[in-house]
This record gives sequence, structure tokens and C-alpha cells, in this order.
Amino acid sequence: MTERALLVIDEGTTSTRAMLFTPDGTCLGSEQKDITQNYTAPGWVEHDAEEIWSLSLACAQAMVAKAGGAGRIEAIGITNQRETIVFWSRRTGRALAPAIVWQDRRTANLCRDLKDKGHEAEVQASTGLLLDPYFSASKIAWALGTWPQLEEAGNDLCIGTVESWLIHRLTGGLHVSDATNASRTALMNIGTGRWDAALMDLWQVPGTALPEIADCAGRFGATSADLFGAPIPICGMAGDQQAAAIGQACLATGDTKATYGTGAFILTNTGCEFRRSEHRLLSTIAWQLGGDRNYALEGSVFVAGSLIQWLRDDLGLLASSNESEALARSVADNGGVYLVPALSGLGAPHWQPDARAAISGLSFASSRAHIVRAALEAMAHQTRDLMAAFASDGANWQSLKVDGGMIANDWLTQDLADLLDLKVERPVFIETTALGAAMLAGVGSGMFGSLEEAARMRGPVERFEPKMEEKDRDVRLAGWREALAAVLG
Ligand SMILES: Nc1ncnc2c1ncn2[C@@H]1O[C@H](COP(=O)(O)OP(=O)(O)O)[C@@H](O)[C@H]1O
Ligand SMILES: O=P(O)(O)OC[C@H](O)CO
Repeated sequence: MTERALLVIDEGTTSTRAMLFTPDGTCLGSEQKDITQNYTAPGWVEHDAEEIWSLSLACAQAMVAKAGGAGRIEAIGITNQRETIVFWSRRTGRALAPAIVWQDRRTANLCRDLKDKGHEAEVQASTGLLLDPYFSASKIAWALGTWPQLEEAGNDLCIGTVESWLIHRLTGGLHVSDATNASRTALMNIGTGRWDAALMDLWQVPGTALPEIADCAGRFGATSADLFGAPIPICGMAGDQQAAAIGQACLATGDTKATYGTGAFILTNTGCEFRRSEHRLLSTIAWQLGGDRNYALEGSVFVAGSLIQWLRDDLGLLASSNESEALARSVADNGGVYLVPALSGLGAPHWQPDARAAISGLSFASSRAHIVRAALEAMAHQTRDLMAAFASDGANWQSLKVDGGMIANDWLTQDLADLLDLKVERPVFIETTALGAAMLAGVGSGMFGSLEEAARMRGPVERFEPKMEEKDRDVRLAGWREALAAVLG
């Protein structure tokens, strides 16, 4: 290897990874460690922030060793699970409380109260988001009102999303976030890219505890010399769904990507104008470079791969996630079985935190294959509902670029093309989130002049064409609508 490599830290919900890329997009290596999920009460999900740090560092150190030392690394890019919020001491750098994860629903009542008092319109106007426990602000408000050590910390308290936490530890003190992650907190004004005084007041969050908001690419700082043997510049950061959109080269207005990981997140690039959704989608920042923001509309589905994990680990219906594909193929159709995966409420476009999941249409003729097939079909059903919401907001999809762990499943990917009646494009190299963070790091370090130039890192793609007959699609959609209506009451 003559050129220096780009190192990515991809801190996801279920695992943290580090990956090494050459400037042409070849992945030289990857190290992955699982994150412990702490379900401390029904609807609560916490991570140990110190574990996030130590495992991310261990993965990164393994990749630096693989590259041949810190001198072989051009820059680091960081990408992360979004909305998850960390509380730590500025002085010691130690976490002061558990990290509250994006899936956590403990603040459903708090959000409902504010909604009942008519605050949703102002929250949507300034943030592009809705009043839902998903976003960081209500989690911060809950933690500040519940965990005394946070108030006691006073000006020593640092609050931030996961990239901010990792950068503080990597650099030994920098408190910075990027505009994409900040846009998910419900504290940043999406039009100005700054923390919003009215929102900080609404959620009672002290400005002194919040990080500086920066671009997604630039020279943010360097790692402490003791971590990797020599300092390495940190030059890229973005939330994981925004990084996936960049990694999929969704750089033109209208380009759309869908990532099916733990949850499913669909983003359509809407250009440099902030557009508020009229159909319960989110507006978000896709990236910020040189102070200029590029926006996206987003549909967030809370349960995707986690449904397959639940069928596998809790119900014992699957020996492995992979087995779902063979089972789905083993039956001619879903046998009338539908699964509405509201296991942690429903996200876009319904936003019903209290909705509960349902499996309907069961008979003695139903087998585990029908239930598993219904679970996979639910991905296309939910995506189809979102496609309609995006179209109503004026964002018509011409094709869909897909990625994420579930997309390894060919049956599922073809079902998406069939049910959406749309061309679906799957990159051969599926780790688009990490690739997007590498592109940003390359732009930030000066290796690439622009995101368009960095997009050459994206490799070849496979295409899935729709093959389903319209009458079969209509039967599927009618069955889904009925099952969904029963869940929504
Ligand atoms: N062949 C498969 N079919 C369906 N789901 C799968 C398959 N392989 C993996 N998954 C699911 O994909 C998810 C992992 O995707 P990944 O993108 O790594 O998640 P994350 O980035 O959210 O941690 C798991 O929930 C797993 O159950
Ligand atoms: O960790 P992932 O890949 O499931 O992504 C989580 C999202 O960023 C939540 O908004």
C-alpha cells in the first residue's frame, strides 16, 4: 500500500466497528465488537458509554496496527448511531450516567404532554422533527430532572451524541458535534445550524453543556498521541444514516437510499433548501460543508433487523438471521399472515409510541415459514407507506439505493423491488455507512476536493427489477392495510 489509508469508526446500535479504506474504496480490514444492550425497564434501552469508548478504541487500535502504524493513516472519519445521548465530565472525561439510546421510549409521556400543550408545530418549524421520544432533547430533559449527579456537575457537565463523546475521548478534551448529529437532538435550529435558545428553554437544557456544532468534513483535531502511537487527524463526522446516504452517492436532489439495519432509515436528498414535511416525515441535514447545508427528508422505521433478531433469539423461530431467506422461499406466499412490527411503537409516518405489534391471519395451516415471510414482507410494506408519504411531500423516488445488514437477503431485496414497483440498487460492497464516513474524512483531509470526487470510492452495484404482477401486489397491500389499521386502532 503506497497511499495512506482512511480509518473509520462506525459506532452502531448493536456493534461498533473500525474499518480501513484505500482512497479508491477498497476495504483493507475491519474489526467489530458487540455493544451490550441494557433493557433496564420496559421500553428503556441504555448503553454503557465507557463500553462504547473502550470497544471503539480497541477496534480502531486493531486497524491502526493492521495499517502498519499511525503514520500510515491519512485521517479518521467517525459515524454513529444518532440521537443516543451521553453525559460526561469535562474535567475527567468519564461518563456520569448511562447513555440513553435512540430506541428508548421512557419520555413518551413528556412528549405527549408537550404535544397536548400545542408545542409540536414550533418544534417542527425550528427542527424539522416531531415530538417523539426518539430524539435526544426529551431524553436529556428526563436525565437532568432525574439523575442528581448531572445537576451537581454544573459547568463540568458535557452532553453530546456518540460522535461528540468519542471525539472528546480521542482528543482528550474537544467538545464538538457535527450538523447532521446535532440536527437529531431537537435542540438545533435546522435553518441556522445553531443551538436554538427557545428550544433549550423548552427542554431546560443548559447551553454550557452542549458541544460546538461543526461541518461534516474538516480538521477538527487530532487524537492524543498515546492512543495510537502518534496523533492522527480527525477529519470526518456524520450520523450513520447521513453517512450511508453519502456512501451511496446520494449527492443529487431526489437521490434516495434505504438502510435496513436494526431499524430502517430512508433519506431523499432535497437540496440546499430546508423543506418542512406535510406528511409526518422528518427534515434533516444530510451534510454540512463549508458552512453550507444540504437537506434531506427522512422516514425512520424503528424495527427492521431487530424483528429478525427477536424471531431468532426470543421466539426461537430462526436458527440464524440468514435462515429467514430460505424459509421465505420455502412457501408460495404469506398464507394470509401479516406482521405489523410495532415492537417499540411505530415511527414514520404514524409516530405512535404506544402502538403494539401484531401477527394476524393465523390458522392451523400457518407455519413458522409463513410468520418469517410475513416479517420480511413487513419491510416492503412499511417502505411502500413511506414512498407514498415522500411522494405527497413532492419527493418521487425514481429508484432506491439499499444497504444495511438485512439487505444481504436477496429475497427481501427482490420483494422491495416488487412491492415498490421500483428499480432497487444494491452495492456489492454493502458497508456504505463506513464508506460515507471515509469519503468525508478524505474530503476533510484534502485527499479529495469534493464529495463528488470522493464518490469514486463507491464500487459496482447489483440491480433488482420489479417482477411482481399488479394483482399480487394489490392483494399484499390490501392485507397489510387491514393489519395496520387494526394496530393503529
Ligand atoms: N440474511 C438476513 N436476512 C434478514 N435479516 C438479516 C440478515 N442478516 C442480518 N440481518 C439483520 O440485520 C441486522 C444487522 O444489520 P446491521 O446493518 O449490521 O445493523 P446495525 O448497523 O443497526 O447494528 C440484524 O438485526 C440482523 O438480524
Ligand atoms: O445503529 P443503526 O445503524 O441501527 O442506526 C441507528 C440510527 O442512527 C438511529 O436514528
